[in-house]
Amino acid sequence: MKLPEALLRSLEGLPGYDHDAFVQVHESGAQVTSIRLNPAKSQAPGVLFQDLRSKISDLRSEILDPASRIPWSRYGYYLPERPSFTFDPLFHAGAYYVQEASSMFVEQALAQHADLSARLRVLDLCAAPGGKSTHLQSLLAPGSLLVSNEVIKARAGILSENLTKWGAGNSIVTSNDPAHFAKLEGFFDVIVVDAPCSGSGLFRRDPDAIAEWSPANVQLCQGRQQRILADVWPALKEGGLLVYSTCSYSAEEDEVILDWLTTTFQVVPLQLQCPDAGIVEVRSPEGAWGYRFYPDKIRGEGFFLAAFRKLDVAAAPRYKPKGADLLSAKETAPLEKWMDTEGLKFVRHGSRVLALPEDRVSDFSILQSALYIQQAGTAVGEPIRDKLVPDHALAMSPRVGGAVPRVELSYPDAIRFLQRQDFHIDTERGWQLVTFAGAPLGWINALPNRINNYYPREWRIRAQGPSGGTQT
Ligand SMILES: C[S@@+](CC[C@H](N)C(=O)[O-])C[C@H]1O[C@@H](n2cnc3c(N)ncnc32)[C@H](O)[C@@H]1O
Repeated sequence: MKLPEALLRSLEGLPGYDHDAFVQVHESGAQVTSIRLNPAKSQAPGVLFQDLRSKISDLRSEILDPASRIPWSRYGYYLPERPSFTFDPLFHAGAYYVQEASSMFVEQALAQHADLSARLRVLDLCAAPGGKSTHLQSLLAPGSLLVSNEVIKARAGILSENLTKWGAGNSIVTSNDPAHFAKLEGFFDVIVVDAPCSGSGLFRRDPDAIAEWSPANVQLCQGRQQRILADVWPALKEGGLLVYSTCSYSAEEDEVILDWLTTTFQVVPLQLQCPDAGIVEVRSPEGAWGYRFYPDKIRGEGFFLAAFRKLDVAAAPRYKPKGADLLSAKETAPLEKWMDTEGLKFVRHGSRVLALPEDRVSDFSILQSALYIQQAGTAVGEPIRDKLVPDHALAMSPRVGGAVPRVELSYPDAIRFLQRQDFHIDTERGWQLVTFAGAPLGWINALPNRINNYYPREWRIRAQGPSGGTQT
């Protein structure tokens, strides 16, 4: 692997940069694999991985070793090697997310500087594919709202998919330009900007990206980062928390941005306690704190993060809520056999019914007036006369009803289900939730002579397993 000379030269003298160790760790080709568990779906890692271990040989018992925990995340674990996630049904069930370890440091900014026991409104502005969003969702108190935004429409789909699998019923996915958030003055308690960047932090994992790096692109990214921050700034409330991060080593996208923020807006830079001595704390010339991750110093890839408290007084809100089309109590009653409806309100959105936390319906109305909403709450399904065609999101929700009929699948049948193939099992007729190791995978409708597979076509496993889809 040949790192760009101009990059190496530009890093000389930066805090924590050690040229030889940095080059060596890139040349070694060593890879780090890590996952983050979904606390809504796996109460304890032991439960999840005991099940996994008995069913799949890929994930080894070392997972429960304390040394496999990521020091800066409650739910993060290193894996001894990279298993075939595609052929693990629990991956598709949203029991865990495969995520680069360093980026889980976002948890420390929230744990140390936001009140996670309060019901917060949080915006993840640059959210696809959803690593930070699924993480934030696990950290927030019930009743909080997470808005996950991705401006590039083609990438918003994978974001929705990952949040649906995560069972995130308090999240709204939008696909808007950062400037569209300006109308929502003072709306959010926390804004996370995981900015598009020149990406040098991921070179070890993705050497092909090296060819796209150039000093000119670093400059271009810097301009874009400033624009994004300036555009979204009004939407943060006074006293709110801004978290800024990149996967670039370049000071132009890191410390220089912190100084620009510090001199452009009224902010208090926030210091973080670091749970690992390998994380490098930096202080920018204007006094902002930043945290650098180098792969030769910690087990993870290159990453940079900083946090600020906003002091500017937010202007008066300019939004006008659009009324939501709520279901009546009579229309809601039949849904009780499908899900735990406590504390939820049901809204018609096109042909589907969405479940939203009741205190968040007015937020939904406000957001609808300002933004393009791609997905909101939990899609329950499509009511057809007095029946419901359940949505896949309902199967993925931790609120799916305990009395809904369930059928546990063998490993080969679980893979066939996820490939959207036909399979045969003896079961009662009607809608059934199919599970693997107890975790719901989706819906089947058992008819007298066949089983209809309702796994979403666009999410199906396309690859054949190492033994024709029947890996055991
Ligand atoms: C570093 S990635 C985000 C990764 C994501 N936060 C995660 O943890 O999975 C940056 C994202 O910003 C989006 N993006 C690109 N240009 C943008 C712009 N001008 N404004 C806002 N977001 C942009 C990219 O499409 C990309 O999804």
